[in-house]
Amino acid sequence: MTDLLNVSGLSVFYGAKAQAVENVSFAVPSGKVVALLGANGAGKTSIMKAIAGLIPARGAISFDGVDLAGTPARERVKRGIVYVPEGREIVREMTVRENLVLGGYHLGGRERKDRTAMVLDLFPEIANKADGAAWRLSGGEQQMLAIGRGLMAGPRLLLLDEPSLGLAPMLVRRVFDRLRAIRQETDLGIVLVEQNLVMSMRLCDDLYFLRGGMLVGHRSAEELKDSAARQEAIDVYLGAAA
Ligand SMILES: Nc1ncnc2c1ncn2[C@@H]1O[C@H](COP(=O)(O)OP(=O)(O)OP(=O)(O)O)[C@@H](O)[C@H]1O
Repeated sequence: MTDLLNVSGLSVFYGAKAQAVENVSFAVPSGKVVALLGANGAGKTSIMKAIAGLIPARGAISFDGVDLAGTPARERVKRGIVYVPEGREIVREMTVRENLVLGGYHLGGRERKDRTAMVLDLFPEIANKADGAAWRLSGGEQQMLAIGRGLMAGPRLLLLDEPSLGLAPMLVRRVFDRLRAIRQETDLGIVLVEQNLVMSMRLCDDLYFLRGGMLVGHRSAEELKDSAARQEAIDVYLGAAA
């Protein structure tokens, strides 16, 4: 079966000398969740942006068996590749509902309405604040709004950049619970960037470890259920970052 996403020999440079990602390869089968884990500066965000078409990269990225070389970011969104950036980037002055509508800007009126209802159904925490300003939401609720806005585009592949960033552990659990519900209800593929191994394991099928722009290891979530294997992965691949 063709993977939903296939990344092969990906390299990212910022300028001639600064290489952020070196020869990274991994795949996301349809309906699976893959985590990219690593410390600050390991190259995780650069990989996500390259997949989304937001920065230039070398190597091959194919989506549904089709090479994405030369495909602009906007076209990638239309095909179903949706990036939810680190730091949420919601429009604070707009209402929750208006923020959602932004994510479905390319949809017809009826579909936009249906999708908005679907997202609000999925995130009851923000549903009863739908007509209030987004800045009034808590950090966790803002993260739900950012993910909800991504879902408005009707993604087939969701690129989620550190959804746990800056959130208290209880809020992280709530966000991840919702993500688990989404994955149970759809065949959406997800690439999740995280620093938190234990939280990632609750959602992911496969975990890839990055250091200094390179992939240094891979484990399935199944393998990491064993606590000794989990500790070994933390010691060998993540160190203090876990
Ligand atoms: N716009 C940029 N210009 C120059 N260098 C950059 C730029 N963005 C990232 N880098 C560098 O590329 C490397 C990888 O950064 P990247 O943001 O991809 O890492 P990350 O694993 O996502 O880190 P974090 O967890 O801190 O977000 C780092 O050395 C970083 O300093």
